[in-house]
Amino acid sequence: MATRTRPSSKRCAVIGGSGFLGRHLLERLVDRGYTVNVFDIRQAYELPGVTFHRGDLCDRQALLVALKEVSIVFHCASPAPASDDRALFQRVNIDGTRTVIQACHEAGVQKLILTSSASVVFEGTDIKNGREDLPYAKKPIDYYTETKIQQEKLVLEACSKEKGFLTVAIRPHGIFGPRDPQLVPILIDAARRGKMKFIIGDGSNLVDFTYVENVVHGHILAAEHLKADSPLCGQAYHITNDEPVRFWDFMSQILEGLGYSAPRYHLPYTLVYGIALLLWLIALVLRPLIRIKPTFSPMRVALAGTHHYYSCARAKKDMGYQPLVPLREAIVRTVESYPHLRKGA
Ligand SMILES: NC(=O)C1=CN([C@@H]2O[C@H](COP(=O)(O)OP(=O)(O)OC[C@H]3O[C@@H](n4cnc5c(N)ncnc54)[C@H](O)[C@@H]3O)[C@@H](O)[C@H]2O)C=CC1
Ligand SMILES: CC(C)CCC[C@@H](C)[C@H]1CC[C@H]2C3=C(CC[C@]12C)[C@@]1(C)CCC(=O)C[C@@H]1CC3
Repeated sequence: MATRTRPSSKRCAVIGGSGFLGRHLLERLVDRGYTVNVFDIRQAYELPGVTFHRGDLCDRQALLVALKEVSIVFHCASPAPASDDRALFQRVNIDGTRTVIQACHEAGVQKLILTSSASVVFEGTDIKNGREDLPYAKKPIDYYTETKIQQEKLVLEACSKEKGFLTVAIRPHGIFGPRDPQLVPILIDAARRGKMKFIIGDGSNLVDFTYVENVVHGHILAAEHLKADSPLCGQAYHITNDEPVRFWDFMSQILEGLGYSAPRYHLPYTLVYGIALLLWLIALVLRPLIRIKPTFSPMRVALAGTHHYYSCARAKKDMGYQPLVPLREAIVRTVESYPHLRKGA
């Protein structure tokens, strides 16, 4: 059991701090005068003023060391959605989150801010200006989403004013920006392999893509507004750029910004989804023999061919959230940050 010294309200821990969002978050926290402990299974960099603790969040003892004298914990660790590994998602996102909550109790942590996902309500069909009161997806589109739902429920149910342990969940959508290992690299990889010639559907579907600095801003506001008498306790909040954009326009701007051609030819959504589902089933059957990862998974096709954008009115009202970086500027900064992915580089 960790010794319970009174934690400083400016001492926090970022679980998953070696990752894309986690690192941006802790850089901002350091700027704002917080003392930060990072807890992650890997150490990706070094930063003055930041103490690294390498460990698996399923290991309570290892966590307790990193949470000593910490008052705020940001939990933004998860296996990558593309790993599609059910057992891993269950172990890290569900069992591991239980362990995080338990360790927070033992260490005397006062606030837990979870990075959830707006996808917890997404079932592969249109969502337009979705609010936080939409029901959780009954048929989540993949294991990642299935376990993010359970994870969010665990964290929000753990909120207890009586115990002095307050929790809140931030639901970002389509995070992008410098150092993102997913969106831009996967898109450019597909383009380099000649797979970005087609638009799935008529191309009019609107989607939220959220610049990482805005997501960070939402997390810090949530931590600073989370108090026993605030409406944030035990609630979920969408954090977006508040500028829904056509999915294919956004992809085209990134592609053209990096010197690639934008997709031009249209394919019917149901046809592409059907093929993606078939390939996914084949990959599942062949998994014991060979591991195949189709670029167009059913999840990606659903995300690319439907409307899914969310209202962040609740975050504006309860914590004064406003995106700091507009979409146009965010795309410019992102494109400039990937010189190595430029065509011909
Ligand atoms: N990238 C996106 O578009 C979105 C991400 N999210 C959520 O945001 C959070 C952060 O995502 P990203 O920064 O994009 O992912 P990332 O993959 O860059 O970072 C995740 C970090 O978690 C760490 N991690 C994984 N398993 C761990 C374990 N067992 N113990 C300790 N650390 C572990 C990884 O090493 C990695 O550094 C995740 O919870 C994700 O579900 C939510 C909505 C959208
Ligand atoms: C090959 C192309 C059709 C698509 C390339 C871009 C995609 C890799 C991304 C487009 C929307 C993104 C997205 C996520 C990951 C990357 C994309 C699929 C998430 C699944 C990440 C985790 C979440 O919580 C939800 C995100 C929704 C959007």
